[in-house]
Amino acid sequence: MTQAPRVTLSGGIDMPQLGFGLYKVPAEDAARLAGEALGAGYRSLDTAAMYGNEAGVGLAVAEAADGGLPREDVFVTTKLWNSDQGYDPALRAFDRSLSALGLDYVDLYLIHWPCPARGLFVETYRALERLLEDGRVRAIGVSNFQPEHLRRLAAECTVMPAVNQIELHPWLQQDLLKTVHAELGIRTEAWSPLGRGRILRDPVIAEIAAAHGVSPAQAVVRWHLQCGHIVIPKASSPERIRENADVFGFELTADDLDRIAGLDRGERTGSDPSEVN
Ligand SMILES: NC(=O)C1=CN([C@@H]2O[C@H](COP(=O)(O)OP(=O)(O)OC[C@H]3O[C@@H](n4cnc5c(N)ncnc54)[C@H](OP(=O)(O)O)[C@@H]3O)[C@@H](O)[C@H]2O)C=CC1
Ligand SMILES: O=C(O)C(=O)[C@@H](O)[C@H](O)C(=O)CO
Repeated sequence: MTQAPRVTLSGGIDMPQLGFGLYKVPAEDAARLAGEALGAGYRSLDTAAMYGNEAGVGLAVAEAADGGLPREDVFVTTKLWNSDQGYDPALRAFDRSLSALGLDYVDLYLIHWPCPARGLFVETYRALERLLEDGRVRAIGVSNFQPEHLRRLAAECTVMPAVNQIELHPWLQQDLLKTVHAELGIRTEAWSPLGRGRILRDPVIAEIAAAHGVSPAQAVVRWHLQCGHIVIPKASSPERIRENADVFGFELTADDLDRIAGLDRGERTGSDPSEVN
């Protein structure tokens, strides 16, 4: 594939705009599929302590390094799980993730969910600031944070999150959050960018894809890129992994973008952040 464009995060770190997501990739398959993704040209891998597959991701990075792809050319994201919130628990959780990954540093470390009922996300975020200061992570950010959570970090912390990773796809376009991100200098990263596969059956997406001679998944990944989102589709076969990254030979028209804008119906395919604690 043509290498994905890179976006510059608020701290000055570059991140590939397209990455490979590993939610629900079994631990025993993670090294192989992450390795397929790197072989197909992806340069960003998205895992989490909760996915139970950090070790496989780290192995793929190490094997790629042995094969000539330097560690510093691969962008690794992992996430702190909800039960590890709090300042000291967060530092310990990071040590465990780093050790599972077998890496010296992580490129991007995220708080997985705000868990407002726990009341710990601000102090947890301060632990991430400490990791950044200590050079153990290159960038820090959050996931599933709502405007009120982001505004608390803006008021009470020193470093703004570089990204907020949120559910985002044509059926859930998140205009309000994207406006708040733009105001606060936070990059929008789309999780479940294919709506867990469901969007691919939308007739408007199918029509747009057919008009460009591409698959529905390719049309949706392309839509994310043209909207400026960081996008991390997951797939379980080498063919789909390659297909989802083969999105640089066509461009959606202004009319395509208008039609996809009309698909927003506020529909989640994953959990609602206000209900996760
Ligand atoms: N921060 C957070 O809270 C969350 C983060 N994430 C991150 O976002 C990533 C992506 O989201 P995810 O929920 O996995 O869902 P996606 O929206 O990426 O969709 C994945 C689904 O689409 C299918 N699919 C992928 N490519 C194709 C294709 N070309 N043609 C047909 N079907 C296809 C996959 O099938 P198959 O696997 O069978 O190939 C799978 O069922 C996660 O893996 C994770 O890294 C996800 C959820 C929450
Ligand atoms: O994949 C993740 O990172 C998640 O946290 C989720 O998948 C989450 O548990 C969910 O949305 C389940 O529907």
